[in-house]
Amino acid sequence: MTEGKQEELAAERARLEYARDCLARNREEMLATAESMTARGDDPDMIAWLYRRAFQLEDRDDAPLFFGRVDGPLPEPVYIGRRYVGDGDREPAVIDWRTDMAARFYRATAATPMEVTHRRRYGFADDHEMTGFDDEHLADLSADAGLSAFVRKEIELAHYGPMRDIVATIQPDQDHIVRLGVHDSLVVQGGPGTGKTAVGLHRVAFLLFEHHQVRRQGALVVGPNDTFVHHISRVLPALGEIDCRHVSVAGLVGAENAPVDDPAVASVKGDARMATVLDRALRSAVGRWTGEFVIKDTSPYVRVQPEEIEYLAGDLLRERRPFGPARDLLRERIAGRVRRKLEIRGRSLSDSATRKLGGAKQTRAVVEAIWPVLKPRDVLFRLYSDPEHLAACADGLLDAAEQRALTWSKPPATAARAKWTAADHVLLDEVASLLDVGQRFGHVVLDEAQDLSAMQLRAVGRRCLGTATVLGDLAQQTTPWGRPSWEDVLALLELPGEVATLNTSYRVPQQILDIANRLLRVIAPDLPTTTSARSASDAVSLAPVPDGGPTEVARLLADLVRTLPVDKGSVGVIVADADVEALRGALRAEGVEPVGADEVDRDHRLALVPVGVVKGLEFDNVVVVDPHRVIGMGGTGLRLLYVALTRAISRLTIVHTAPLPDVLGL
Ligand SMILES: Nc1ncnc2c1ncn2[C@@H]1O[C@H](COP(=O)(O)OP(=O)(O)OP(=O)(O)O)[C@@H](O)[C@H]1O
Repeated sequence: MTEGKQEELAAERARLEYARDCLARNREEMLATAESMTARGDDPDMIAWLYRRAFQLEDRDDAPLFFGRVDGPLPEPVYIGRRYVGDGDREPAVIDWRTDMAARFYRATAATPMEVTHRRRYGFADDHEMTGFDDEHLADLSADAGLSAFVRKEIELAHYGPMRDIVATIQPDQDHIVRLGVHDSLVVQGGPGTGKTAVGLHRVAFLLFEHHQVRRQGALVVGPNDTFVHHISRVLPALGEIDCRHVSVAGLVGAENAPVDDPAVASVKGDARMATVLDRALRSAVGRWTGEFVIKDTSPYVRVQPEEIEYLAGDLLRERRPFGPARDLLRERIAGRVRRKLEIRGRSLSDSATRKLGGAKQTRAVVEAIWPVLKPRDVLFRLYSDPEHLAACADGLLDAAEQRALTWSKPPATAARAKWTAADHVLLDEVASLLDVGQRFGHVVLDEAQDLSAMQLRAVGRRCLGTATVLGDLAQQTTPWGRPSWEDVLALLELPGEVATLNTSYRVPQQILDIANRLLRVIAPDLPTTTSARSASDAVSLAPVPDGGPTEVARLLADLVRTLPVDKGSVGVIVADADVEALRGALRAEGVEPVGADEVDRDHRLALVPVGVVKGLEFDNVVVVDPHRVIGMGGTGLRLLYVALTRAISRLTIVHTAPLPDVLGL
């Protein structure tokens, strides 16, 4: 490093120190204000907000206070960080990456410099000590400059542990999506490693910052499974957003650890027609009043005819009121009816007398008799255990075979004893939503959306009060119930929206994509192939183990993990689900203890992952064992292989004990 650059580095380190001091002062001021407001007995909401802000302003040492700088738009350089830091004179020492000014850091190009003369990115050691910086002079930048060496290095850093934020290196195509408004929902379709997940998470952080409504109503992030949720769970907190709820699709409907149905049965349960079946089942629970209903507390007595009660109940059903609260409404409407009857006869009933009548024992008895208090499980229990009832509710919707698929051969004694499957929980959630309105969020991010059933999509959609960001790749669809198009997905979420596409992969080097794209032409010929921003001539290697078994494969893997330098990162060994246990045993015999995908660290670098749960995950080094076994897993085998091959950030090794499938073209 030249002397001049050394001096500049020292000045930048001093600037970082200064930003830290400013942050500490901002926080002290915030706390002092909160304390004096508490002493004065001011608005508790405001005080709580101040304490929360002060908490957010803690220098948590989890990330440097700024990561970039632009020169040009203002007389002084502008420093960009994960959050705003004021300098005490109401001027920013660091601006938040989500502001318009910061957008220039991400978007300025040689062709459109946006008044930026140069862009600086800082490098940091693990302890957040600034180690250097990288400058881009916009005037010198060629139009097809591609990824800067700095960004490339950042992507290729060894990955141990959960996903990191990419706030310092968001690329222009990604930034465009991050900052799109919330007028409509947005689907982001993109090939493997194009940054969909990262973009979705940064987008929700942006929306929480930019849109008061979203902040007030909160945000929800839904991922495919718990391993994935763990993988992404640090990104939003690192961006200062600590309140966003993360949940798996199963967790959303309380189906954690639930058994799974046979795919054919799950497909019926996940079909959109089930929504109508359930709706009919619930409505059919409303009975008829056949007895006498004479109010004797009034003068004259008032008789309400059974048809009138039926009419009032029918009205509530037609209005599609939530079934639970509709009960109370029915009592009120019966009382209102009595009042009108009296008025016709020239008498009156006060508001309080009408209310009293609605709550009277006699009115309650009528409502209880015709409008039952139901739990979701009661509704499903009856459908699954009473074929005649199911036939009535499914008439014209499900054929006989589909009805048989739903019917229990040995019904449990009671609904409480039933063992509900994962797909059942989605249906129970649907019934719960008909009974009453549940919690809803201002913005929902749904990842790997291509795999959700129609009923799962409905479950996500009804939690969305505003808009959603839907992320996925139709080529990576590996469930039999996944939807064929994004238009279909949006329709099931009941959200209007648009589709945006990401075409550049930042994770997967071109050499690996070349192989994956051969598969893509077979599994999704209509989708465009993905190109990579990175190329690495040593990215792919083949390791034939002719006629070998788990022992030989484990020996090879043990050698690989022992000789791989620690700075080359994690190793994900991806195998057909049925082969996991045999390989685990063989690895142990070789003295290697494999861990789960969410347990990888420097001391436990090798994760053994069934291909069925590897979606969305990534490793520096990926070893795919026996592609022919993955393909042999069934109808979606080729797609599973496509997912497996594209999990690598730096290197892919294909270990094969049998000849490689022709489709790989190797
Ligand atoms: N602009 C970027 N700067 C640094 N790293 C990036 C950038 N974009 C993506 N990455 C990294 O590339 C990897 C892939 O990103 P991500 O998981 O969001 O892609 P994806 O499109 O959801 O992939 P897939 O569909 O294969 O699961 C992540 O490690 C992410 O941090």
